[in-house]
This record gives sequence, structure tokens and C-alpha cells, in this order.
Amino acid sequence: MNGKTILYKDKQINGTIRVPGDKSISHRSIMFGALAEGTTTIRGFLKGEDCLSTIDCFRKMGIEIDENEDTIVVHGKGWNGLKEPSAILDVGNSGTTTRLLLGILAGRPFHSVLIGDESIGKRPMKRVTNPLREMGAKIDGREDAQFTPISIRGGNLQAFNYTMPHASAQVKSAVIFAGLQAEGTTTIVEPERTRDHTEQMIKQFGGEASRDGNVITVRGGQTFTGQEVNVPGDISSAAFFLVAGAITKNSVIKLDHVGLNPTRTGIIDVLQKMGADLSIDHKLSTGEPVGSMVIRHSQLNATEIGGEVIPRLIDEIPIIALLATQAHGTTVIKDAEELKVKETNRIDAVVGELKKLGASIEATSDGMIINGPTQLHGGHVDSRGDHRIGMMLAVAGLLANDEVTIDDVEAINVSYPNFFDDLESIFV
Ligand SMILES: O=C(O)C1=C[C@@H](OP(=O)(O)O)[C@@H](O)[C@H](O)C1
Ligand SMILES: C=C(OP(=O)(O)O)C(=O)O
Repeated sequence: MNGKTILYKDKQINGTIRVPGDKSISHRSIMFGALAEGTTTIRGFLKGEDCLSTIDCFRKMGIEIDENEDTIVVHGKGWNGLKEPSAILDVGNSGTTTRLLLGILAGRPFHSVLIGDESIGKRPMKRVTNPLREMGAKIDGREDAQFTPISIRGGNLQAFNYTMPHASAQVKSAVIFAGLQAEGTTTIVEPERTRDHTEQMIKQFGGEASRDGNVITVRGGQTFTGQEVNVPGDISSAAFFLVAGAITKNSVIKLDHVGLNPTRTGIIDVLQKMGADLSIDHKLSTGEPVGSMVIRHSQLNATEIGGEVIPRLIDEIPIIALLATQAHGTTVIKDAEELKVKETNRIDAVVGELKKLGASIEATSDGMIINGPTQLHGGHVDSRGDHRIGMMLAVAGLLANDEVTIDDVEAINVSYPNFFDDLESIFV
């Protein structure tokens, strides 16, 4: 596994970054493009490993997808255009690909097998295979379809009323994709509001999805038409620069064209609560909301993070933990048990790796407690194969007073292949 040694001590940062396309929206643009009739042209697509896994799976089901310099073009043939794959569908490291694809395959009348990497093999899948079985899909897999490899044969699906035990956009989206193919109207109740890119894209592709409070309703038998999709920058990637700007002395960082869907902006709420110097310029847009942000260094205060905001910043918690090491007081992150079932157990990974750099941080059963501010020191750390842990540790390098060696940095390619180039481009 590749290691990388960085010495970012005393670096000043100043400049403008345009982060790559939103990962959640990029996955969905391939899926809706494949299921729609006609051509879908995608601009701003994230060419990270996870989204490339989604492309690969759809190609194996007979969908033609052109990868050009600035666009991805999907030649959709409608729901019935998907064909039984002759090869195993490899989802790589991507939970989103696995769970959303299962929802699509649940209604397709053919057999497929899904497999992924070692991390995917440990992530719980019954949260989707259980409701999809109830709707009529035939699913088998390791430990009764809790883990990959999973095989699925889609069936004639019946609509379902599902109350989700977890606040998960992936589970919601899987049931929505099945509901779109089912007979009748499916309703899904989410315990907290989660990212709604699937519902937004249904509408963009000419379909209908409605929401009343935390209840989402989709009618079965809907068809879609190919579209032009503009993918905004990923706020989950921008988060690393927002935090770098907030904690590095004399910094000014501008982030252009970032997606500001309110189901994703929990990091902004937290930065503002902690006293960050952040300004936001919302731009007019037709699809998903976008805008630019400017962040400057400032004194930060500790805060409590829990409840409804958690799904709105779930992937940003590793970098928020680093932020909290520089805030005055005790920051408590709670209600975040879901971190245990991401690419790695992110509670253990954040606490274990940041301790190696001198942070005052302790794990709890559903989050962590961080005391600050703390001067971090150099050390030898490990991404644990998790892109977000790898990027958080690189930003920690800006606070460390010596070299930081990060093992397994290539994990970052999952969501941000040019991360180090972008970070080092703003060094003064
Ligand atoms: O729907 C999506 O695109 C995602 C939903 C979240 O996962 P959960 O649904 O498991 O919370 C998030 O952590 C993941 O990075 C992307
Ligand atoms: C959890 C993540 O992704 P996924 O679930 O798609 O693997 C993530 O990107 O942080």
C-alpha cells in the first residue's frame, strides 16, 4: 500500500478551488441515464473510483456509456433496456452503487451477482435486502444476504409501506427504485431527513415523487426521458478545504460551484455555530442549488453535534472531528452510530488516528468527544483504506509541527483523485 509523507508545518493557504463533482449525484446520473429512454449528457461528473464502478456495472448490463473529456453520455434504453449481465457486477468500494443497484435490480427479470472489495464485504446489506425481499425480489447472499457476494433475481414487485429503521439515503433510494417498478404506490418514512438527490432526479427525468414531512411517496410504473445533467461540486469534498481554511492562520479560501442542497449542508451549520468566518453566495440554478463560499481563519468554539443534523453531515464527521481539535472547549458528536458501518468504522478510525497525532479525543458508543485547542504533532498514520480518513489526515498535516506519513493514501481516489494537487495548489 502506498504511503505518503507530508510536511505542511507553517504552510499558508490562499486561493480558489473548484472541487470535483458530487459523488451522490454522479452515481444517480448514470443510473437515471441508463433507465431513461434516450440520451443523457452529464457535465461535471466525478471520475472517482466509486462512480467508475457504477459505470462499469451498467456497461455489463448492456448500456452504452461514452466517457469524453468533459462529458459522460449515457445511451439509455428504458427499464427494459437493462440486460442480464454475463459477468459479475463489481461494485468496488462503493456502498451507494451496491445499495441503489440492488433497488434497481429488484424489479428486473434476470439474475445478477454483486461483489465488492474487502470493505464492502463487511458493510450491512440486510437494510436493503430485507425490504426488497418483502417487495418480491429473490435475493441470496452471505449470511442470508447481509453481506456481499449477493445474488439477486428481480421479480414482479408489489408496492410497500416502509418505515426505515435507519436514516439512510441509500436505503431510501433502493426502496424508491424498487417502488418505481412496483405495482401500486410505495411510501417510505425516514426517521430523519436524508439527502434527496434521488427524488430530485426523478423529477428532473420527468417522473414524480412527493414528500409530506418525512414521508416520501412514489408511484410504480414510471418511465423517464434522457436529460442534460450538470453535477455541482461535492460539498463533502469541499468540507476538507472549508476546515483547512478555518484552522490555518491567515488563510482565505474560495470554493466555487459547490452543491448546496439543504439535505447536505450540515457542515455549514456547524462551522457557523463554531464561529467560523464563512460567507456564502447562493447562485441561481435550475436543478440542485449551487453557490460559492469563502472561508477565512478565525477563533473557533466547541459545540454539540447530534440529532437531525447528523444525516446532513454524516460523511463530514471525520473532518469535523479535526476541526474540533482546534476549537476552544469540549465538542460532543452524538447520534452518529452509522459511522461504524462506513468504509471503515469511522469512530474507531478518527479517534485512533488523531490520537497518534496528539489530539485529545475519545470514542463514545455513538460518536466522540474532543477537547481543544491542541497542538498536533507529526506521526505515522493510516487511512485504513477509507478516502475520508485519508483526506482528513492530510489536512491534519497543516496543524502538525512535523512530518506526517499517511499509509494507504490511494484510498482517496474513491472520491477525489486530484486531492493532493488541489490542496498543494493553494499553498502560498
Ligand atoms: O445516498 C448516498 O449517495 C449516500 C448516502 C450516505 O450513506 P447512508 O445512506 O448509508 O447514510 C452517505 O454516507 C454516502 O456517502 C452516500
Ligand atoms: C460512505 C461513503 O460512501 P459509500 O457508502 O457510497 O461507500 C462516503 O463516501 O463517505
